[in-house]
Amino acid sequence: MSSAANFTAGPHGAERTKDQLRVEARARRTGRSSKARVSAAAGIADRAAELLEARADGVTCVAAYASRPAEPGTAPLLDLLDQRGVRVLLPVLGPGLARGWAEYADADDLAVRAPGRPPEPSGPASEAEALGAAAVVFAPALGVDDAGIRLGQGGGWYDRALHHAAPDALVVAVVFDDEVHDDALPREEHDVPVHAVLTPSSWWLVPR
Ligand SMILES: Nc1nc2c(c(=O)[nH]1)N(C=O)[C@@H](CNc1ccc(C(=O)N[C@@H](CCC(=O)O)C(=O)O)cc1)CN2
Ligand SMILES: Nc1ncnc2c1ncn2[C@@H]1O[C@H](COP(=O)(O)OP(=O)(O)OP(=O)(O)O)[C@@H](O)[C@H]1O
Repeated sequence: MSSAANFTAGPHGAERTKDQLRVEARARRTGRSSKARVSAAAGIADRAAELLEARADGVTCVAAYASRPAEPGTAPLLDLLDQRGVRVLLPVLGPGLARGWAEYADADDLAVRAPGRPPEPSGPASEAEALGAAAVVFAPALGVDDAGIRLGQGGGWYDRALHHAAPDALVVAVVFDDEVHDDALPREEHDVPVHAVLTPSSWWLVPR
């Protein structure tokens, strides 16, 4: 039975199920070797380049994330975008985890600015609305299903942030290959489905 088939218990039931899935995903991530992480990061950049080439309009601004060690690595992707002159917005957490964005400058500029937070650029942060400039939004996820439902870290940060994406932006969940779920993930009212999925070996549009 799929994990969503018995999802009738309302938000509390859904939270529990999502939490179990997060625990499993984090355990798989922790067990991945550094060699596998490096290779996955290279695949992410290569697949992203394919995705960007498939966009009819030239992409001049994207949003991405500065990966933590166990996440699908974005260092080669950020490098590639930078080399192509693409403006890259990265999440910056303001007070109370407020959603802001700052421009990627280079790898050396990224640093963990506060314990427990992802690396961030040093430059000035814009407000949540700045996301509207991005034609493609590469969103971190712990899992994604066939319908584009994304399992995030559980803070609701991206679900809230994505309300400010441009209506025609392509929102892409970035996951490892073993995080694509055949069974439906638990879905809640606030979950914003993604339009595409990117893994180290492949990328595809979610059928609508
Ligand atoms: N690389 C990356 N960046 C990302 C995300 C992500 O999943 N990956 N996010 C996806 O949503 C957002 C950040 N989400 C966060 C949500 C909560 C806390 C948080 O509660 N931090 C605590 C310390 C926690 C600890 O010590 O373990 C704090 O700041 O007090 C941090 C980041 C935006 N940037
Ligand atoms: N648009 C929203 N407005 C208010 N609360 C929200 C919104 N989106 C999510 N939340 C709250 O955030 C919490 C976490 O949501 P959820 O479990 O879907 O996070 P997630 O998608 O895994 O995390 P993230 O979006 O940070 O990657 C939930 O308790 C939910 O109530």
